[in-house]
Amino acid sequence: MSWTRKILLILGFLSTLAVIALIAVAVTQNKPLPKNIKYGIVLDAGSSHTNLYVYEWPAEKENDTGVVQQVEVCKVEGPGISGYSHATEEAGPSLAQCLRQAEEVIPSKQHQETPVYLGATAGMRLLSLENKSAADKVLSSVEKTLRSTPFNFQGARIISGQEEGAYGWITINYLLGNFKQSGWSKLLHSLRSISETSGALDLGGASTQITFVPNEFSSESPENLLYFRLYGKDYLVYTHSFLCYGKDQALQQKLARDLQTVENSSLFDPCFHQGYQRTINISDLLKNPCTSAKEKQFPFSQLYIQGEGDYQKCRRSILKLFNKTNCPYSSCSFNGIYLPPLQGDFGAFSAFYFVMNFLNLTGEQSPVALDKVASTIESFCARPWDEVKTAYHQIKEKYLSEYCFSGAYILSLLENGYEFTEKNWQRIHFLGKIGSSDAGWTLGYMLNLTNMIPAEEPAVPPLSHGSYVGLMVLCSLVLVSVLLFAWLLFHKPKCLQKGIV
Ligand SMILES: Nc1ncnc2c1ncn2[C@@H]1O[C@H](COP(=O)(O)OP(=O)(O)O)[C@@H](O)[C@H]1O
Ligand SMILES: [Ca+2]
Repeated sequence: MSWTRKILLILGFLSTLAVIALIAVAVTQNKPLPKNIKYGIVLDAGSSHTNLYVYEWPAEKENDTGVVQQVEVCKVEGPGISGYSHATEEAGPSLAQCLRQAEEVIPSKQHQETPVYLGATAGMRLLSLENKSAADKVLSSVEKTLRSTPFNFQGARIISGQEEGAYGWITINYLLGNFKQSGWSKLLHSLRSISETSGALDLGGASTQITFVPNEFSSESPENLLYFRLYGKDYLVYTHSFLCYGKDQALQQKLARDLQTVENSSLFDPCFHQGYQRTINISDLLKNPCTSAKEKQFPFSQLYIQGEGDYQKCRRSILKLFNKTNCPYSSCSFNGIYLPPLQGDFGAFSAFYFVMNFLNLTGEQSPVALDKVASTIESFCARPWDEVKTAYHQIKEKYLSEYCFSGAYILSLLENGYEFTEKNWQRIHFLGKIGSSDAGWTLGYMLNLTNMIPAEEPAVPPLSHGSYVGLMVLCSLVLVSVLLFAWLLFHKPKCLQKGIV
């Protein structure tokens, strides 16, 4: 065998070896690693009830946007924690069952490192105004229970209305992917100059929040403005939380107002269906801070409510809850609260969604026009209670009896309170979930407390690890082939020359 032939063979052998080695490296390097999942728990202690949420995310990607998702929700039995003001020590134990459920969802070896947060909203804000010591005892009770779990207790507190608004806004924009785009979608978005966020509308039982990025920045009312820097971008956000304007407290306010006008203990209420009756305790109605300013002395202790099912009259009576007479700013919503001009799309969740979803008005296929929405609620209110109860026997009577009021209240709040019009009504999207996660403040709260939304865009290498290794292999293959080809071309080994000639 000639020397050149030998060298050629050795070279061929070495190149094959190199290619095999490169492929082996590429394969082993890209073998999916066992997934390292992290968990977090947030309890949303609302005025009507408490929900426990379990979130999960891949440990190595925790600073990327959109990777955290809800894996479990558990509805705590019984009332919200503010409902335990007369049995404060029972507030904590009421959460036990949902906490056990979380222990089953999260692998036990990760219990210790899983943070658990509890945030209480407007029900507890009201209780703390009414009876501070009872509110403190309720919080101590829930803290005691949460500390006794295997999880990493991170605090139980009443969050402010501002925080509630801000975290709801962060949640929906995080889930909608509005904070950061990567790769092609980033390029596409920058070309079309879309870097908009969506506003957030949250309706609870005791408070309601409106949060959005206004078009023009004004410093008229600094307490309504928040500044965020997220993933390398600045956001100036307007937010306001109206205490006592959640749908349950709004109804209490309306009833307390109507009570002032009755001559005897009967009240005809246009916001309930015809044939519906309810008896309420006057002292209960007037004891909370949302109604306590009203006259308290009545010659009767109970109020007998009878439904009339008259939508137009109901709207007129709700309208009185919004005081539009004085505005110390360039523009207001109601009760002299600053509201900049509405801007962009809005995601409306919590009770906005529950009520509109019941009435089939979320417009999932195509947005429903405002006049159609109003006429649907009007005809629903006009249905007699007997008929409604039979048609929806599976729905809790408490919810069912109030969908007429709630529908009318939602339209009043949006149309009269915030001044949405026929035109920008179409920009309101009623959302229950985004992907697998519920729209609400809890996810934003956890993202913030675990520092999972960095102020600056994380410095990421332009190529993923897989693409990098793949590219290296490809380049090496090309290089080896070019070298081999060049060597063959210039040295023309005899064995080949023979074949050619
Ligand atoms: N399926 C449903 N249908 C109608 N209303 C609902 C439904 N589920 C929850 N709600 C209402 O949504 C509201 C949730 O408010 P919540 O979060 O408890 O209070 P807040 O946020 O004011 O502290 C309550 O008024 C509750 O009655
Ligand atoms: Ca809520």
